[in-house]
Amino acid sequence: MDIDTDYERPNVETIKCVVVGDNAVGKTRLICARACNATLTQYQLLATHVPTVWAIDQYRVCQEVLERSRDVVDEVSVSLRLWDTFGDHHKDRRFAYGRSDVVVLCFSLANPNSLRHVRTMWYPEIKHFCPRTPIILVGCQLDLRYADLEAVNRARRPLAKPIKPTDILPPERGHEVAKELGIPYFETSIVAQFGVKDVFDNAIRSALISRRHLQFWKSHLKRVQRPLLQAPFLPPRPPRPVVGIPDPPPIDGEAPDSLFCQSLCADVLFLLQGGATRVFAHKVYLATSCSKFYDLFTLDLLATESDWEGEERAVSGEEDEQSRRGAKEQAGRTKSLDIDKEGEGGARGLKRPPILQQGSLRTSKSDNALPARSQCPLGPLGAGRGLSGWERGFLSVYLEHIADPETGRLRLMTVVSMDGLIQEEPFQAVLQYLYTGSLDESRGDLMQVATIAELLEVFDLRMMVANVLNRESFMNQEITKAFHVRRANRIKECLSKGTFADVVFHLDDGYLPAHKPLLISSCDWMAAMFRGSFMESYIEEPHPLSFKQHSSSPIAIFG
Ligand SMILES: Nc1nc2c(ncn2[C@@H]2O[C@H](COP(=O)(O)OP(=O)(O)OP(=O)(O)O)[C@@H](O)[C@H]2O)c(=O)[nH]1
Repeated sequence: MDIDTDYERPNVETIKCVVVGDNAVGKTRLICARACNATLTQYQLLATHVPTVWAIDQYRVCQEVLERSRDVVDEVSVSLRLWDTFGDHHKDRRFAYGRSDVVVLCFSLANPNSLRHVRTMWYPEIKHFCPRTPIILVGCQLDLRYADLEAVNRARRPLAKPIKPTDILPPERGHEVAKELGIPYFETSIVAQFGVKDVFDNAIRSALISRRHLQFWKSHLKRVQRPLLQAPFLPPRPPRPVVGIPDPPPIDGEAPDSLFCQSLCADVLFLLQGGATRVFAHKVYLATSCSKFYDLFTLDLLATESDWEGEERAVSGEEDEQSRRGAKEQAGRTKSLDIDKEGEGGARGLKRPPILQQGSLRTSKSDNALPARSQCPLGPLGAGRGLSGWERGFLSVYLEHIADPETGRLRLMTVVSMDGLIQEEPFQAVLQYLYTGSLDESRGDLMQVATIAELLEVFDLRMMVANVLNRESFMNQEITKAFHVRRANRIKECLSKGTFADVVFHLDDGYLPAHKPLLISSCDWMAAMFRGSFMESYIEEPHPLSFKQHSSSPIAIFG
């Protein structure tokens, strides 16, 4: 079958559809999509534009194109002849407009100028050459409205002008112009294969309605509808959001090591040398490896003076008994420590900064008196007490909001002020033992470490030092093993009672108190949650005066 026979077939309406619009708005691609069923790869579409005109001769030479020109719209058989044109404003398109049945006027949805030219140039030109021909307005390249423009621009480089987000036209802009000109409006995308049929079916309808006015005797045109509204475009699904859980910083060595002397989730601050040195720590590690710290952190800082005195009497009774036992226990070891006393601090006659020596700190017994509550440092929150009569080495304890050095946020901490003679480095060595159960045996200040260990009644550590000095370090492994067993049991006890809990998990069937330092040092997920940017890492703690065990700790809610 050739082109002429279509014209001769009864009841087949041949429609000449002229496609016009600015350069590179997508006219040829739109025509090819309809006439040749051309589908293009993203690469072909993004390739630099070469001005083209689709040849009308295709209907004569290509059987497939001719077949595809035939269609049935509203029960009317039609043969659609598409005429491509140059986008160049100055070229003469008179030959194309002649005897046209409908004009498809295109602009690009990524090019506001092309829409402006619809009003200023194309519409007047069409009205000049074919005043009675119906017009359809088409916004091409709809996919660019939802595309990743950076990726598109990268692919179109270097010759094409980059598309800016502000270039993308919303549907309202096209509708406004169409309304103003009194013509139907459609949007298309060749990439998304959207709207091609809508455009040409409705172009055919416009042409047939216009023809029905002139050829009123053609009864088969009766059922032709006016152009229909286009169904909205369903944008492609956005890519799944990338949920980035920050990687916790690598944990070096044994788990509690990673928190040793770190301020992350710290709840105790030790002030050494009159506050010149600050050391952060975690109650749960200290209290489960040292009963002195357990006693300290379970003191009621809000107790009245009379409560306090009664408590103190009870404590001193117990203390007498303990010191008698302790003295016995240590008798065997004290000798070994004394042997080396000279070697450590024994450079007689040399002027040295005051350092801690055994017996250089006041004892509770020698002071034999507690300061009046009014004289004690209660801290800015009014919750605290003096400790100079409580135990050697300690001056005071109180609650205060301290700026977390990691986050800068204020956190409620227990501040423990230590005797000025306690030096930072040996004190840290003792804390390290309380976190890890191990001792750096090559330290030069082992005697000071032993003295602080004795002060804090960490007799195992004192024994470790003695073993090193007696060249019996091999025995220390057993001490470390026993340390871990003992601490594991105490941690279990704290977990079951919720002692020192600083977070509460709200579960379906109740609340579960827990300890951030323990969670962080044994689970990467918990570490990410409490040290990262999640809200759990900075939920504000309530007023300190309502602070009782875990009842007022921040709550982590798990759904
Ligand atoms: N993303 C996208 N690009 C398109 C679409 N249609 C056309 N293009 C691209 O737009 C550029 C111009 O397309 P053409 O169809 O050649 O434009 P034209 O209006 O015929 O241009 P002239 O021949 O110069 O008048 C080409 O690089 C096409 O690949 C579309 O629907 N989506």
